[in-house]
Amino acid sequence: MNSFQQVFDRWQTNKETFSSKNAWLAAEIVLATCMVLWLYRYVQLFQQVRGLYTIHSLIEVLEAPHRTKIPHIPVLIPTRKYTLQDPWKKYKTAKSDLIAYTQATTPGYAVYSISNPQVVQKVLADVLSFGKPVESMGYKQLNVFGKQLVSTQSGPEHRRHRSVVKGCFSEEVMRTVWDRSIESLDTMLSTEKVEDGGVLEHVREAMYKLTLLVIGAAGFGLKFPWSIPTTEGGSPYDVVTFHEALHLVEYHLVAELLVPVWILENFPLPSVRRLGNAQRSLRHHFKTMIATRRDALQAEQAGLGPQEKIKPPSDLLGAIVASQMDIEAEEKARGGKGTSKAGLTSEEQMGNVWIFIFAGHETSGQTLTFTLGHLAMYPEWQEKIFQEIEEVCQGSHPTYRDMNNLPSVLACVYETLRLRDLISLNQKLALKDTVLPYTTWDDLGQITNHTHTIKKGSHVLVDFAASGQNPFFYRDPHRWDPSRWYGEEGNKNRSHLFNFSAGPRACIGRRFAEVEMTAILSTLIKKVKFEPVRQKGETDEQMYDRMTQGHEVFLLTPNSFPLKFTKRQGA
Ligand code: HEM
Repeated sequence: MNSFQQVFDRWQTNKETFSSKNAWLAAEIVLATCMVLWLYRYVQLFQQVRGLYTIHSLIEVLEAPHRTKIPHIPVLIPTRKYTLQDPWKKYKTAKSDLIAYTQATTPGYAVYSISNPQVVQKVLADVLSFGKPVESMGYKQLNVFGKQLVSTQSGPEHRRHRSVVKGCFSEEVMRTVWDRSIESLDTMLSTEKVEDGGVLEHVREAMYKLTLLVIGAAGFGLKFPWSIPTTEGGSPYDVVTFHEALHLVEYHLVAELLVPVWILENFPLPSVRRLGNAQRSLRHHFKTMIATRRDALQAEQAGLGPQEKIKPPSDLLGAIVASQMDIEAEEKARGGKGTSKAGLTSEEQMGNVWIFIFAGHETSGQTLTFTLGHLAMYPEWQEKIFQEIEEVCQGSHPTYRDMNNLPSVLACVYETLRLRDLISLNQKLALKDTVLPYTTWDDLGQITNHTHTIKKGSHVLVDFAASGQNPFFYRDPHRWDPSRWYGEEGNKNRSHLFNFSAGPRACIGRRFAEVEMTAILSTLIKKVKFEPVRQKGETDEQMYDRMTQGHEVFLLTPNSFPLKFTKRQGA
């Protein structure tokens, strides 16, 4: 019996050793296969970008929303080579307007960036060849409240979302945008007590609030207060007010978008728990807004005859909610069968409410701040705008009807966007193999034209910022000079103005932003002159940088600075 037991035990030990050896062997084979596959794909990637100036990196840098936090590790992660502070620098080094990037962590596809305005135009127009990499982190993170227009794929999905809101940008609505912008500016001047002159301390924060007031009033029928009260404490069960929740989510956007809400809500630090609370609260507020608007629309419909339909709402919230009601009515008429291809789901409604509030004020708030910073450093342009207003409005305040006769305001805005593009890079996905033209040049500036085949699945970064500073298209490109937006030169430059993107995926809010910014800047300049407030011991150059530079957060964000206002005579 004993000897039988011994034989059995030895067999058992051998079996275990044998099976654990086998497990190791299997793991080694899997690992080796993965390595070979990775190497094979990586070599293929190198072949794809052959002939182009290429920047190699161990990990994804250029497309990462947190790129400014990634450390520079020479050779392995050359973060500094990607800097957006001087967007043209890398193309200047490459002597090429097309650059390739390989990333060891994503050997499956090559990344390219383009900075030739003519090629940019071609890529933006061709949605059959270039879609959106909607699965990338950059776009996915915007879906924090649900899928929305910006992150839809080009084609039927994009058209479905866009058709819901396209009626909200009519001329009639633009007149409202102008009026709400003036009212909001007046609120800012009186609450900050600078209408008769004085110092507006935090211009960037003031511009964010101002543009939030405008999109809130013009798009959502919301009246935000200028002073945002804060509720103390960090209980995850408190519902903070709408504007406070929005304020918190926006000011901590990267954390809100990258860290799941349940982690935020259960984090040991109360300040972090508060961010989770804000996101949950915002969701609650969006739901309430949608439900309240729906009740109002349903009540309106109930007051009409059976064959009558309510007028399509022209505000964004109304349009988003009504689209869902139309679908339900359509499905009811069909006996509740089938799913409609139009309208938005409940999640998509929330996603779109969020994106229109977010994209509808961050972008113009930042652009206004950058423009005010530049105008403070170039008082002659404030004077030019003022003289234009005096000539056109004959001493009165500008109105929406005057907008087309005040070209200097938008010239200053376009020039600021050209040098300080907040979006900077626009990601595209090659949907098929496509040939891209590009140019290289030698030390004497002699240009040679080439083409390169971009393989299906590659990412193409449309470098709006570098394209706006391409010296082959813009004279003295680093100089802030709004005069380049007049006459023939202006027409040519306007055809290459990509800061609002172009083609079918162009910014739907461009006119909204232009009307809002013209109303605010022209009315402000009619009332006051403004100048920078010099810090102790600061040189002219340091002050210029402080007033006009920004840093990259999620978007290129301007520095915050104070402005000294002096009331104009008779204003
Ligand atoms: C200075 C102000 C603005 C700038 C520079 C700007 C820029 C842009 C850019 C570059 C895009 C393309 C993004 C992409 O393809 O991923 C875009 C799209 C978009 N923008 Fe704006 N924008 C501004 C103001 C606004 C405003 C005021 C609104 C809303 C009222 C808005 C709403 C949107 C939406 C919804 C899209 C997605 C459009 C689509 O894909 O069909 N934007 N914007």
